[in-house]
Amino acid sequence: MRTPLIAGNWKMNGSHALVEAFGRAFADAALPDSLEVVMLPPFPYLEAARGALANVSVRLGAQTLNPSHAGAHTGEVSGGMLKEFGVDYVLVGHSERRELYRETDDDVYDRLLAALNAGLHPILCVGETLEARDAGHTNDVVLRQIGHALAPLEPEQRARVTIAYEPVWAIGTGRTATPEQAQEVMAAIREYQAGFDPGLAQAMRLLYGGSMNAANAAELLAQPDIDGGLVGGASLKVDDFLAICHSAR
Ligand SMILES: O=C(CO)COP(=O)(O)O
Repeated sequence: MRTPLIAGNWKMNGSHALVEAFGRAFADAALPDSLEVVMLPPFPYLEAARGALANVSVRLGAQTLNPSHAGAHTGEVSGGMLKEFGVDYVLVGHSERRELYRETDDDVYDRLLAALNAGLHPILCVGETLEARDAGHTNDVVLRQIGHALAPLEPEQRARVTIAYEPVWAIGTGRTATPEQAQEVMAAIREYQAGFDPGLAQAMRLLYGGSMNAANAAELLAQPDIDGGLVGGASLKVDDFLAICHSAR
């Protein structure tokens, strides 16, 4: 069976105090072994997070990486640096990167490959805009994004990718996809994967993201094809994030 995964994407938020608060809370929380938890703070807090999480089974993630190995890329961070630091997971293709920083499907693929080559576990984010949903193009958009990123990969590489379905209209809006809406897209993603590799389709973890919170997590996570959550706003609140983690048992 697939191990549930709850990932907290802090985006450009947080502080040392918040890292410390999470460190204390996780130490007391007795998270079940059957659950994987990942914390993705901004780069400057990774060091503090590594210390605060040293004795708990929470893994570290980063929010982006540069596709190049090294070189003259002022302000950027490579996958190899993240790996050397002790990061396990990295987001690629988040809709905010696609929209605000103009990352195209090709850029997303380059980052995905760089993450895999560095030995990281990429979380590939996909999702449709409200316009696309209203026009009935949700699955087309999502499956195109996934196909563009995954089709060129070797099976062994594909097996290390987690997919996060994050409808753009649900991110930071308080408007969550209903469990049925999310499940419908997740099932389509798994079916699409099964067309390439049925075994991998069953093993691949699919996360939901978009206004997941302590109140709606259990119902979303109860859907058969939702294996976890990529949590934004609620991952900045210790009690809420822990409640979401406990919903994933
Ligand atoms: O973008 C998200 C996680 O990557 C979701 O953000 P919110 O949970 O704040 O809607």
